Amino acid sequence: MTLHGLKDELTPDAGRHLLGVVDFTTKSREITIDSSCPRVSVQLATTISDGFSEVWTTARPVTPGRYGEISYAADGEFLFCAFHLPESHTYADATEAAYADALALTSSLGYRPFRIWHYIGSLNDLNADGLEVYRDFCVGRARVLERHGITHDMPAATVIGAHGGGIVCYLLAHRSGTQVNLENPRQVPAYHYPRQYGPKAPNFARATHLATCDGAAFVYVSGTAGILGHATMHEGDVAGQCRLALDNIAHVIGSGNMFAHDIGSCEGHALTDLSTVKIYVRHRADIPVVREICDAAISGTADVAYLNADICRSDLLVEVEGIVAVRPGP
Ligand SMILES: C=C(O[C@@H]1C=C(C(=O)O)C=C[C@H]1O)C(=O)O
Repeated sequence: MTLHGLKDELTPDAGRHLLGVVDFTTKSREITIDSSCPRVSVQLATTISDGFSEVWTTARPVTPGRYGEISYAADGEFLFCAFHLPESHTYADATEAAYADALALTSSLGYRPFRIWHYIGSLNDLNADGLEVYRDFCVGRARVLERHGITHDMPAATVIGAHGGGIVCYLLAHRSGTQVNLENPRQVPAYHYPRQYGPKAPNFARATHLATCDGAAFVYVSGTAGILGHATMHEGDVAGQCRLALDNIAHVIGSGNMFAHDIGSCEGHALTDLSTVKIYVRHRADIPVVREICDAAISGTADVAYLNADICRSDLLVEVEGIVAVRPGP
């Protein structure tokens, strides 16, 4: 995956094929699907020049398709799929239905999800029933997962506020890789969060390690914030939360955690190994301080994007996600 400046037409490098494109833009658009792959837009840029595209490519030819409201493309080993739910007074029912379709699509084609992103308008506002929109979304997600008997061992995920309404969700799935979902011993697994954070706990892992059939390996790190146990730390202190979020990631990808999860080589990684990073900052004015801390911790050659966005708890000021390319693929 790479981050590019926004362009109408994207041409993959020689020998590569587009699997999915996500534009971070100033306007939300419906998902399009042309002869190559789905193109998704997330309203999260403040100016056109802030915008960028997250581009997923593969070495194999890709076949695009539609399944109900879901757009997808697959290459026989990897699948990218996406859906958009329109702005609504409540989201639990629509989330449940769309997630059920996404799970039906992936399992009927023989793929297993390993990384999921959700961008949700008015994330911290109350819905028509007085429930926070994020918690409302979690209810819908939990219902469908419970029906499928999935109460833990979900892949890495991100839920972040979008500037426009509705929900945009996209995910990646694989067919024959070896997937290990990782927790962080310093944090309560999200699916065990107590009820004070909402009627249904969120369901995601802190990271997912994927070793692919062609010898590549990646760690996909979930959106990570300044949380220890289940509690938000450093309230009101964006620098403290940012340092803790980075520290949490360092623990998740470090050798101790790889060993604890019995990952083949037990090879550990450091923050400087992150090759692609998205950093979400609640208050635009805090971006410079967050940038200073992250620039000092992350490699200067990493692709890094800063986005001004709401985060799933109103006391969280910053969140960081990223990818470690342990062994980049062919
Ligand atoms: C920041 C946290 O959670 C956020 C919410 C997620 C979800 O609900 O899927 C996933 C990662 C983060 O974007 C956290 O609870 O640590």
